[in-house]
Amino acid sequence: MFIEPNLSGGRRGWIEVICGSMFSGKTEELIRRLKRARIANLKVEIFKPAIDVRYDEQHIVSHDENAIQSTPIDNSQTILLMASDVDVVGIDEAQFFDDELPMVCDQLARQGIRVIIAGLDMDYLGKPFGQMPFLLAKADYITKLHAICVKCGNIASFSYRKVAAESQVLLGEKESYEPRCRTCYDEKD
Ligand SMILES: Nc1ncnc2c1ncn2[C@@H]1O[C@H](COP(=O)(O)OP(=O)(O)O)[C@@H](O)[C@H]1O
Ligand SMILES: Cc1cn([C@H]2C[C@H](O)[C@@H](COP(=O)(O)O)O2)c(=O)[nH]c1=O
Ligand SMILES: [Zn+2]
Repeated sequence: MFIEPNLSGGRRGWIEVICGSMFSGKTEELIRRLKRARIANLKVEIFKPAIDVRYDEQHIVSHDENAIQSTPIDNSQTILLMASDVDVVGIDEAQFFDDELPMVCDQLARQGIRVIIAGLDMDYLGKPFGQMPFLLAKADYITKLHAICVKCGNIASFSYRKVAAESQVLLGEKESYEPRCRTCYDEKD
């Protein structure tokens, strides 16, 4: 379990990244950390990419329907404009953001803001997804979560795509994806 290094004492910025496959609990962990920050009376702003409207336009929602209010944005630079006076910034589905996101997160941390990012480390092909490798390189703290392989019950690191679509971005849930361990992912059936 991640324990905050410094919840309320002074303004010291850093970057946390929560990564893993689909269904590994990234959104639940992000919501947990953000709710604890609010309990500590910190000012929190939460962002998600505007394209991700799977469950709700204004909320981040986990697969178990845990939810927290968020602002959908098209461009990562918007975060700099909207978060200048906050203590904590949360960002979900970071893999969908533009190339400026690592620089934006760096700048926020330099301003003394705690930045908590959740995103898929790998796409359905097992390739690094979007800006996630760069965010992982810049992170002060990394949490890699795992789902349960739906085929064998082992720990899953891969998001297996069940439908015939080749574009990297394909929004979806259980109808389109399932978490798998390396062995079951490689079986491809
Ligand atoms: N195969 C699975 N392995 C683990 N959790 C699963 C699985 N299928 C459904 N879940 C549910 O998904 C929840 C995690 O959802 P969420 O935080 O939205 O994950 P993520 O953001 O990583 O996709 C778990 O608490 C669990 O209830
Ligand atoms: C593997 C993979 C996933 N996606 C999409 C599918 C979902 O809409 C999100 C991931 O959501 P989660 O909170 O991590 O469950 O990303 C995609 O577009 N391309 C992929 O390769
Ligand atoms: Zn397996």
